[in-house]
Formats: sequence, structure tokens, C-alpha cells
Amino acid sequence: MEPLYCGTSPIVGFRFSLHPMSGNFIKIIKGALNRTDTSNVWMHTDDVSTVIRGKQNQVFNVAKAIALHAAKTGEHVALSGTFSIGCPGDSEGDAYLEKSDELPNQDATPQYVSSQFALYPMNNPAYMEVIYREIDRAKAHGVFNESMHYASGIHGDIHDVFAFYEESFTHARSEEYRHLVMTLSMSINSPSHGGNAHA
Ligand SMILES: Cc1ncc(C[n+]2csc(CCO)c2C)c(N)n1
Repeated sequence: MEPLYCGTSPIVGFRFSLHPMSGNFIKIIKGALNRTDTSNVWMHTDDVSTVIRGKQNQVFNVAKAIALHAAKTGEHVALSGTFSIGCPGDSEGDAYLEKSDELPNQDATPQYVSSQFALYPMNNPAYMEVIYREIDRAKAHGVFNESMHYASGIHGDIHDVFAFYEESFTHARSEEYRHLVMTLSMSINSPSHGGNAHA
């Protein structure tokens, strides 16, 4: 029998949930999903989460736009999810790999976000070197907040933070080790940020 290798599909997936700290949560979740142009990704929403799949640049464009739409309600919103690349899995989204590189969501409104991420370079024996290199990258981007157990704190303007995440997701994998998982937990408009857009 053929062994089951991971790592042939260039499709990126992001499975995430929005958790608005508001009685208006249904409108905030549905509004953020509906106001975002998702025509360049495969998307499916269920009672727990939403998954988007497609080209890396399109997936990150949609992820940031959804977070920004939720943020613009002014409510305190949490977003948590998992990015993955390199496992063939199902091929439902594969058609979206032929989409252009034009990014449909271009809202540049500034928005402070605080987040934590963790990289899991699957099967890479040098995974700790990869992680330390990406922490250095966060420092160079000016978005590093703090070290902590099991994750690293990343904060700043949403556009800088997502630009870092996409770059890190690109560099934490290689031709040899193509399967990468990255977890993300983000807090937006938190009272802990003191009403200061750049706490
Ligand atoms: C991004 C995202 N997708 C789905 C859910 C699950 N969910 C919880 S309430 C609700 C609206 C009413 O059906 C939905 C879809 C979520 N929380 N965040």
C-alpha cells in the first residue's frame, strides 16, 4: 500500500470562531462574514466555527477583513483559529487555487489588536530553531509583545499583525517540511486595552 504522505497541496486553510462579548453576537458574527468579500476562498460556516480555504494571500486577506469588520462594531470580540497548510485532505477548495492574486478586501482602517500565536512545524526536527527565528521576525516587525508558555504575544495595528502572521506562516515551512500548523488567538476592543487604540 502507498504510504500516506502529507505535503503536496499548496492550499491554505483557516478554521476559526468569532466570540463577540455582546448580546448582539449573532449580528456581529453574521455581519462580519457577510460584509467580507469571500469570492476568492472556499468557505463553510457551522454552529461552532467557519472554515476558509484557498491561496495563502486570499485566506489571509479574508481572515483580516472578517476580524476588522467585527472590530468595527466597537464590541469586544475574540477570534481564535488554526491555520494549516500541507495536508492534501479533502479537495473541496482546490478550484480556488486558480484564483487571481488580486486581494478584494482593502479596508485600511487602523485597529489595535492583541494576540497570541503558536507555530507547529510538523515533522521538522529543527522546529525550535524555526520558532525562535519567527519570534525574532516578530521583534523586527515591531509587533512582538511578550514571551509566555505555549505561545508568543503579538500586538499592534491589525494590518501589521496580519502582515507578520502571513510572513511567518510562509517562512516557518520549507520544501522539505511543508506541513505547518499555526494557532491564533486574538482579542479586539478589550477593556483591558484601556480604550487606548495602542495599549
Ligand atoms: C466565525 C464563526 N463562525 C461560526 C460560528 C458559530 N456561530 C456561533 S453563533 C452563530 C450565529 C448564529 O447561527 C454562529 C454561526 C462562530 N462563533 N464564529
